[in-house]
Amino acid sequence: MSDDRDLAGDLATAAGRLLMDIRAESGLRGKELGAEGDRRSNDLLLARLAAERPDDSVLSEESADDKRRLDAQRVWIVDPVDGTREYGTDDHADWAVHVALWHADRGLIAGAVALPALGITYVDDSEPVSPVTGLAASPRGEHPRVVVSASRAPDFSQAVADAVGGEVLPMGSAGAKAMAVVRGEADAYVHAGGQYEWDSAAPVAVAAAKGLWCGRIDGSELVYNQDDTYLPDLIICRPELRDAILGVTAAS
Ligand SMILES: Nc1ncnc2c1ncn2[C@@H]1O[C@H](COP(=O)(O)O)[C@@H](OP(=O)(O)O)[C@H]1O
Ligand SMILES: [Mg+2]
Repeated sequence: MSDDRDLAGDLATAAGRLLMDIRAESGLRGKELGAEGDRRSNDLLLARLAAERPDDSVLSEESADDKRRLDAQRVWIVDPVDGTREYGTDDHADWAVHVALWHADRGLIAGAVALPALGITYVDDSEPVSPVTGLAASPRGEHPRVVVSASRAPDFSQAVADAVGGEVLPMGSAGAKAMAVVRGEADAYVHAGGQYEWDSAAPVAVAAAKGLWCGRIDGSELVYNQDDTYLPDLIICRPELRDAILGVTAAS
């Protein structure tokens, strides 16, 4: 039986390849492509989890919520396509597949984020990330970059950037933004106003393992496998930026 982290990585990569094939071959675009990709990626993830981890529960954006997960010891939290809007749009690489594993006593214990259009899958180990061509136009300069949603940026985005002496960079997908911080292309990801557990679980598992600070905008911990899966805000940042960012977000 493979290690949970290896399985998370394999599943995210396999779903990502499927999504690339669907995007290349289906002729679909926009919402139709998003819906097809969501459905088929979800089917792949559920089938493989059922085969390889039959005793575990699953929480997926694209499946009915089976509340037996609330009594489970182990819950896979998956987002078959994160950044669905960008997946449906040509020339966008800022979309992802998220696979995380939550444990009742230990919280997030494994996670993988695939960025299929870049051909990379990040997993929650402490190995340094090699510099590869990423999502932002140029590497980090002297000014920290704060990545935010391209469609629903928080009101405090510019205030956060000002607090760290940096600039705002819009990008799609929670996973893609979090991995931009992991790669060092950006320095912080801030979000508020709405999101669900599957949007952040795998990105946070990976980012935390790479030494980044992850938490809510009031400074509290991100808590997963709750009855209500709405988890509307988060910060993922280099640890030295945490206090300056919280100084803005906690007051908002
Ligand atoms: N205000 C909001 N309410 C609910 N979900 C939100 C949201 N803002 C962002 N999200 C979700 O968070 C993910 C990343 O968003 P963004 O690309 O805007 O940063 C997307 O997931 P999905 O693509 O899986 O739906 C998006 O739907
Ligand atoms: Mg999502």
